[in-house]
Amino acid sequence: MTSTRPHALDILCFGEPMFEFSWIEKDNIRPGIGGDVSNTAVAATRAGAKAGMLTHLGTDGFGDHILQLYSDEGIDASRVQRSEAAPTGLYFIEYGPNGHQFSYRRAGSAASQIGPDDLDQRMFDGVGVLHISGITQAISETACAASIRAAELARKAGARVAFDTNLRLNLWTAQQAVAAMEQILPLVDVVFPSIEDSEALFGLSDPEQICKRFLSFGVEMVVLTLAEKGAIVATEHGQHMIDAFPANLTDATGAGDTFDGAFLAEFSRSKNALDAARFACAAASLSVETVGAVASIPHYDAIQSRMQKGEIL
Ligand SMILES: Nc1ncnc2c1ncn2[C@@H]1O[C@H](COP(=O)(O)OP(=O)(O)O)[C@@H](O)[C@H]1O
Ligand SMILES: O=C(O)C(=O)C[C@H](O)[C@H](O)COP(=O)(O)O
Repeated sequence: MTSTRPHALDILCFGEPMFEFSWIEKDNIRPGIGGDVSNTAVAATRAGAKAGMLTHLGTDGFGDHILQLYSDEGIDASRVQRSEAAPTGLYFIEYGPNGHQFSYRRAGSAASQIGPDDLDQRMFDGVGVLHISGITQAISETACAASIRAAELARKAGARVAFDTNLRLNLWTAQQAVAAMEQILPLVDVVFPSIEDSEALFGLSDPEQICKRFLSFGVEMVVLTLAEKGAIVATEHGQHMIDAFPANLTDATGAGDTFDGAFLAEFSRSKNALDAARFACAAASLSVETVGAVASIPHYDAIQSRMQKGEIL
């Protein structure tokens, strides 16, 4: 007998969405919505998967706009709670010669107050992949403990666990991040590090060494992103390079989040990691061509079109 699950999801993203203010130029600050795993939920949905968010938001207007985004995008928000006691997190993006810089107003936010007791086994019923990040761990000690609990409950429910290292040195130190990662990686199936994060975390810049280091934690698959060079998929059986698609670089905010969402969407469908990485490189190449995190996340048809043409549209 088969059972119908109430909220069957390909991908459940756990972390903090934030309301975004983007400094475009004087007198032009553009509102938006960001937060790494929230961007990943949008990317996975636009890439054709059924995705959901697990988080807490304040009862403020910022939280209303985030929920409106989830409703507009078709993202499952049945695991999003509103908190009377704490606000929704905010952040400000400025663009300079070295790319984008983030300033946060998120200490004490509703999402950062999530702890292990806020999670229960039923939240993971029918979930294919739980996606968490280093930012989910960094926002507070309780959220860090909740990340471990979420990974344990997800595995118990038969889900896979994905993790993006997303190191943010304005939230914690590299040493703190390594200590927290060492706890979660043994529960992780797919890890998404970047070259930049790997250098800061482990002092490693050689892709082969980085992949080996992450595999040594017992992770089944490493998907290392290499910015304009593409990505490497590594398992204990070997490493495969996937080239980036050429792109007109405008703003790389959210490229990694888009990559993760597109990868997980395609991997959920095809179960083929190399196809998923190629699809994700196509999606991420589109995302770097437009300013903003969410506005730049492409839909399935645009990703397919870039894959077929392999060129700038
Ligand atoms: N200039 C670029 N041209 C084409 N694709 C890019 C470019 N920059 C990033 N990408 C794509 O985005 C992915 C993630 O970028 P990366 O900078 O490695 O991650 P993060 O945003 O997490 O730092 C890369 O694997 C690549 O597919
Ligand atoms: O820093 C945080 O806490 C955020 O979540 C803000 C951003 O929305 C993502 O970080 C963008 O991530 P990238 O894909 O690495 O550009």
